[in-house]
Amino acid sequence: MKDSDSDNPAGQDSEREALSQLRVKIDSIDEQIGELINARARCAQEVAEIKKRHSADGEISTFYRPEREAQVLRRAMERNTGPLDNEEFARLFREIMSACLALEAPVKVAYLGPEGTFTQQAAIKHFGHSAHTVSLSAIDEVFREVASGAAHFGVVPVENSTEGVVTHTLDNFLGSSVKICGEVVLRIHHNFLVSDITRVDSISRVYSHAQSLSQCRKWLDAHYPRAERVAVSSNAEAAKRVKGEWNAAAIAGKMAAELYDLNLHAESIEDQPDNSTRFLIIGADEVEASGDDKTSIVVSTRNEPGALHGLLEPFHRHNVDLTRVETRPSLTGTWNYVFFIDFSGHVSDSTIQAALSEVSSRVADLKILGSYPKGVL
Ligand SMILES: O=C(O)C(=O)C[C@]1(C(=O)O)C=C[C@@H](O)C=C1
Repeated sequence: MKDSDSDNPAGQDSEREALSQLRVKIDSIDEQIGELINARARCAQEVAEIKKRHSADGEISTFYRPEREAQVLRRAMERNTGPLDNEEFARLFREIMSACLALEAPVKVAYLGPEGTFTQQAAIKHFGHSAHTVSLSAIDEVFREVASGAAHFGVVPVENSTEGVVTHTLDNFLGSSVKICGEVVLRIHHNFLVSDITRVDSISRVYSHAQSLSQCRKWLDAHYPRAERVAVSSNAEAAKRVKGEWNAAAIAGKMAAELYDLNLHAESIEDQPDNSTRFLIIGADEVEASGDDKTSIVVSTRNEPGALHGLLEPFHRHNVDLTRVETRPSLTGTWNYVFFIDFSGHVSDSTIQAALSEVSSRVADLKILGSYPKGVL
């Protein structure tokens, strides 16, 4: 108890009274929120009944509707008047929708594991905690699991703001029929994790994924210049190794710290404060327009002068906003290239259709990887 409180028992009583009145108010609001959440869940159940009547096969795509979810989240943010910030506010709706979808049909989401990685964090950010997430050990496996129908959706990293593109993910699209049905961007915060037995003044080894070690290079140079930096297969694997080693630390995210019961010795130690990673959600079906969408295509050009210009020119003329162009070697022949192109708009838009039909007449091959809502959260 603070001195000022013991000096002023009357003030203390009135504060206690104010506190208990506020708690009565919170209880009553909680009761209303609870009733409303369940009323919402009952609506979702009715939606599911209608969907079941109109779909012969009961495919997950009839239940999970990325375009509708994006609209609900965007509307929540537009409506928000604070004091909660937009992202926090939308996150609560994300979880409510996740629970409603689980009532309709449970979704199985495969992600590049192991458990505790940023990719799992991205999967949960996108689908909410009610989705059933399954960890797989390679990007190829995530693609295969989705293509075979063993998982409804997959989550794979595609680019990092400091390290660039994840080429393995792009290459997998060349030989696969899966569609992109969403994107999620995650701010990547690295933390310096130690175990209960770590002697922090004697740390001689720091484990992490090679990318994370390089993203925290300056911090390590300043704080642990002599510690050996050991690259391992994932940040979660790094966290796992620290358990039981008194002279080692790991660089990883908070999920890994929780999973392996490690302590956050230093938080957000990344050199670039706006370090973020973009992940793609892959699935079997196309997604309807949400009103603010992106499309990804992959194109192979004929090996002739001006091919790239010819490919990009129709986008420019139709005023289509290109958000990314990535070149990768084609898997079919030496010195042949394919271009991964992202742009704003949905394949159902007439301008996009006009631009794409011109592009396809100028290239050797064009494959639409998917149109999907721009990341909301
Ligand atoms: O609107 C729908 O189609 C629903 O199924 C409802 C709902 C929701 O809870 O709002 C649930 C799951 C879908 O992914 C989208 C939205």
